[in-house]
Amino acid sequence: MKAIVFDLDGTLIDSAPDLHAAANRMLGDLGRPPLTLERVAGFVGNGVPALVARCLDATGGPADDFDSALARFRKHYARAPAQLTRPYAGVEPTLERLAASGVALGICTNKPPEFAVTILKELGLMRFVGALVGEGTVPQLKPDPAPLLHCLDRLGADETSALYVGDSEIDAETAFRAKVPFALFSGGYLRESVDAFEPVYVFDHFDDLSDYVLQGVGRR
Ligand SMILES: O=C(O)COP(=O)(O)O
Ligand SMILES: [Mg+2]
Repeated sequence: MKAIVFDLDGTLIDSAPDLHAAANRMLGDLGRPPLTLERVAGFVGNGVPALVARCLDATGGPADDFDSALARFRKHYARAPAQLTRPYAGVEPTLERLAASGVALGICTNKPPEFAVTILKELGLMRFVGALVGEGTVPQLKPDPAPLLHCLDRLGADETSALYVGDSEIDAETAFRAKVPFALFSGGYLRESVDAFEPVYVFDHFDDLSDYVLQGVGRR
């Protein structure tokens, strides 16, 4: 395998606590009630505008001025994107092991790249990343296959020599449409079954992923 591309939120990092904090600050600014962490975690994956729209829908309906609500969220999140956010167990040694084996590593997320890069640097993970595609890198967001295909292109790989690793039905659909094999991390923010997209591998700890990729353990 030449390249592995990872989703970010809910896959490499448990970012919901900082997203939750920023969401509740935005809701507070608008005089709305706060939401629970679980609720906000369930809104992650389709990008920041979708997250903000879902938070508004859950607290009384659309805002009079959506753009200003979105700007408030972005401002609050930019102040503390990695305060409570942590990599999932085993992520760093797994990336280390895969990189040392010569596998090119990339990130394909619906998160804005500036947030993604800040967080990855703060958590010491940016050194593994050969290409990062986020909101605005290409015009489309996942589940359109274009961001993933662009990321593979930048890593010098294609759909025949890569794996996409994600936590949600959005990632599974993205991989399916790009014709890239998909591995599901089941410890993230999954909302719906991904069985229809036929993941080639399902894992709940990152140590298992490197065994699968490098030694074929668990390969069907
Ligand atoms: O919804 C987001 O902002 C990003 O989520 P993702 O990293 O899982 O693509
Ligand atoms: Mg995700």
